Amino acid sequence: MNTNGLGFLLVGGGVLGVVVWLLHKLGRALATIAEVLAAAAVVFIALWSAVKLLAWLGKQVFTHWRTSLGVLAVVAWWQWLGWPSLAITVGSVAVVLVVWRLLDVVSFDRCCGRFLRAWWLRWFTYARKLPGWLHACGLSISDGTMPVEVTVNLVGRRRKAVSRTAGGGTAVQVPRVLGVKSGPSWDEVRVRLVPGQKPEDFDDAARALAVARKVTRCQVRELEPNVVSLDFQRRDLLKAPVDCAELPDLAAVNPVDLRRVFTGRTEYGQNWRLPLTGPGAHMLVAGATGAGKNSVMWSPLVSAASAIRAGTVRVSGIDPKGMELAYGRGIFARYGVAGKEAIEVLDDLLDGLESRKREFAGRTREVPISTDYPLEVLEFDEIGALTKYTDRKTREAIVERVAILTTQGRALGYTVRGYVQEPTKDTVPVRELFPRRVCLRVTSKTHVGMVLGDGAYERGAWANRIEESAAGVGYIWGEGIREPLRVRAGWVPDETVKALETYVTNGGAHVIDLPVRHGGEEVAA
Ligand SMILES: Nc1ncnc2c1ncn2[C@@H]1O[C@H](COP(=O)(O)OP(=O)(O)OP(=O)(O)O)[C@@H](O)[C@H]1O
Repeated sequence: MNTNGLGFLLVGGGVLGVVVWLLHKLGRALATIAEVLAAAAVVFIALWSAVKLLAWLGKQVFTHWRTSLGVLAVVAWWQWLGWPSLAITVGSVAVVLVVWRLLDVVSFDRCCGRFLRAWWLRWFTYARKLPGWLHACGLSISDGTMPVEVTVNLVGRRRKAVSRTAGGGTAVQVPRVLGVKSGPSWDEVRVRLVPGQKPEDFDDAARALAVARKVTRCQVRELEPNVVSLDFQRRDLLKAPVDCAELPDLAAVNPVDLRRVFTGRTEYGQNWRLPLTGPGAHMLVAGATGAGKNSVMWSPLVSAASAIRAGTVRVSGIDPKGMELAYGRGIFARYGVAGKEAIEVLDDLLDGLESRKREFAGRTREVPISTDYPLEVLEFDEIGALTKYTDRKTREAIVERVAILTTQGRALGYTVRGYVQEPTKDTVPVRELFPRRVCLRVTSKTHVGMVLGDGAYERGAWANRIEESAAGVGYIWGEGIREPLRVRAGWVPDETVKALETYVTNGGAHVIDLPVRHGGEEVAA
C-alpha cells in the first residue's frame, strides 16, 4: 500500500467514526424524545380517563340521585360511625318493615314496599336483563349497511352510534330503561324507543316479552311518541273466583258492621269491604255486559243477611230487566221493573225520607239505624235503562228522585247503589252524586276516567283490559284509596240467592205494598 492509499484509509476511517458518533448521538436524542412523548401520552391518557370517569360518575349521581345519596349515606355512616351501628340500624329498620308488612300489607306497600320493589327490579332485573330480552324479541336496531367508521387515536377508539364494530360484528341500539314502577300485581317499565322503532313493534312483541320475563301477560302503553310502558303482570291473586260470605246460622246471633260489609277480595289477598251506610255508601258500579255487576250487588247483601233478616236493613230493588233481582224477589221490600213502578219505589222511599227528616230534625245529625228506622238500601240495576233509554218525563222524574236520595239520604239512613253498563254522563246524569264507584270490565279506556275520575287510567286502573273470563274483577279508587286497587267481588251462585231469600223471608222480612199514585194523589192499593 502506498502513502496515498494509507492516507485515504485514515480519512475514510475518521469520517466513518464521526458518522457513527453522530448517529449514536442522534439515536439517543430521539430515544429521549420518544420517552418524553410516551410519558406525556401516558399521563394524558390517565388524566383523560380520570376526567371521563368523573364526568360519568357525575352523570350517574345526577340521574340516579336517590341511589347515589343512599350509597353515599351508607359509606359515610360506615366511615364515621362504624359498621356495628350501621348494621344495628339497618337490622332495626328491616325488622320494623317486616312487622309493618305483616300487620298491614296495603299501607306498607303503598308507602314503602312498592318503591323498594321498583328500585330492586329496576337495577337487578330490568336494567340488566331487559336489553337482552328486547334484542331477543327483535326490538333492537342493528344497521349492517353502514360503513365501518372507527377512529383510533391516542385517547381511545371512537365509533358512530350505529356502525359495524371493528371486529366485523354489527353495533346494536337497544331502547333504554327510563324508570320502573311496581304495583301489587304489575310492573310498569318505561323505555325510550330508538330511531327506527315504533310503539306498534312493541305491541307485536308483547307475548314474546311476557315469555322472556316469565310472566303470563305483558301489555304495551304508548306514553309519548318515543316512550312506551311495558307492563308485566307478575302475579294475579284474583285469578280464581272468590267465594261470597256464608249465610249465618239461623240460631246464631250475627252482628253485622254495616260500615264494612264483606264484598270480595283485593289484589293483596285481603278482604274487600264496602260500606252499606255512612260516608261513601252510595255506590255506582259500571261494567260491560257480563262484567259481574250483580256479584257486587249480591255479595254485600249475603254478608248483611242477618241484618236484613232482623229488619235493621231493608232492601228495595229496581230491576228494569226484570230478571236479576226477580230471582231473589222476596229479599226486596219494594220492587219495581218498568218506569212507573220504579217511580213508585222511589216515591215511597222519598216519603220515608221526608218523614224521617221531620221526625229527627233538630234532634240528631244522623238517624240511628234500628228496626224502627232501618237502613233503606236501594239496589238500582241497569240504571241507564231508566235514566236514558226511556221517555223524557219518566227519565226526569227518576233522575230527580235519585238525586234527592243520593244527596240527602246518607244521614237519614238511605243508600242508593246503582249499576250501569255505559257510564257516560248522558246515560247517568247523576253519576257524580255517587261518592263510591267501582269500575269492572269496560269496553273503552275513556270509561275508566268517567267512572273513577281523571287520571285513574294513568295510575293503573286498566279496567278496559280485564279479560272476559275475569267476571267480578274491577278497580276502586278514591275515598281513602290512594292508588287504584284491583278487587274481585265474591261470586254468589243462584242457590245462594235462593238460600238468602229463604233466610231473609223466614225471619219475617216483609214486602211493602206500595201505594198507587195517580197524578200526585195517593190511593191505597
Ligand atoms: N264475582 C264473580 N266471580 C266469578 N264469576 C262471576 C262473578 N260475577 C259474575 N260472574 C260470571 O259472569 C256472569 C255474568 O255476571 P253478571 O250477570 O253479574 O254480569 P252483569 O255485569 O250483571 O251483566 P249484565 O249487565 O249483562 O246483566 C255470571 O253468570 C257468572 O258466570
